[in-house]
Amino acid sequence: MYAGKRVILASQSPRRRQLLEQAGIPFEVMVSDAEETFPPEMPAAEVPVHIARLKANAVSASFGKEDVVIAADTIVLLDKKIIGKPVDRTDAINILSSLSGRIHEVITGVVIRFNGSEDAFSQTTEVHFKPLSREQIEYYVDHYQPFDKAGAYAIQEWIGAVGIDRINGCFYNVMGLPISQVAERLTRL
Ligand SMILES: Cc1cn([C@H]2C[C@H](O)[C@@H](COP(=O)(O)OP(=O)(O)OP(=O)(O)O)O2)c(=O)[nH]c1=O
Repeated sequence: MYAGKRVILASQSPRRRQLLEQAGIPFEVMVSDAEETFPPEMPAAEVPVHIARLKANAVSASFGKEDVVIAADTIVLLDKKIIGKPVDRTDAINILSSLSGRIHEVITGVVIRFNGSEDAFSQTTEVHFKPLSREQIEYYVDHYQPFDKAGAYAIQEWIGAVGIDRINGCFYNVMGLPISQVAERLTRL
């Protein structure tokens, strides 16, 4: 269905690879070394697309206009504050303690480049965390090492099964790629 165009995923995220595979989209990977920075005055909702664009920029020079480049970035937003990846165990425990019993947003920004033009969009999913005990939080951090995950958790792991009441929005968006939107936009190219 997607045959004919060369698709490049500018991401080292195993989750993003898994989701493109699940959607049956053939692709190659080129990891981008973009520095994930943004202007301090930028509204949080615009940050994921901004960073996804930096990731796309970092690989675009290696490919032709007729190739499709996909880049994405995921952030967790609590009380309008961006929560990134934890720097260490203590940080991960503190982040999960702050998410416990609360609702937060996960925003994934996506940039798709093809034929000299760009399709950029973001999706938001609301995630409802149950109150977690200190023991549960430490168990999760020590067994799952969520240091490469925005917000120090992965919804597709143990914590998602026992600690998340419900979500409002796309599950895969929380995992790092709103895959049905991506697939739809690819078919439109
Ligand atoms: C919130 C959440 C994040 N994540 C992951 C998705 C992303 O891989 C990561 C967010 O970090 P990103 O900076 O978006 O992506 P990355 O560094 O893993 O990969 P790259 O920059 O090369 O594209 O957190 C989950 O797997 N499950 C979740 O529930």
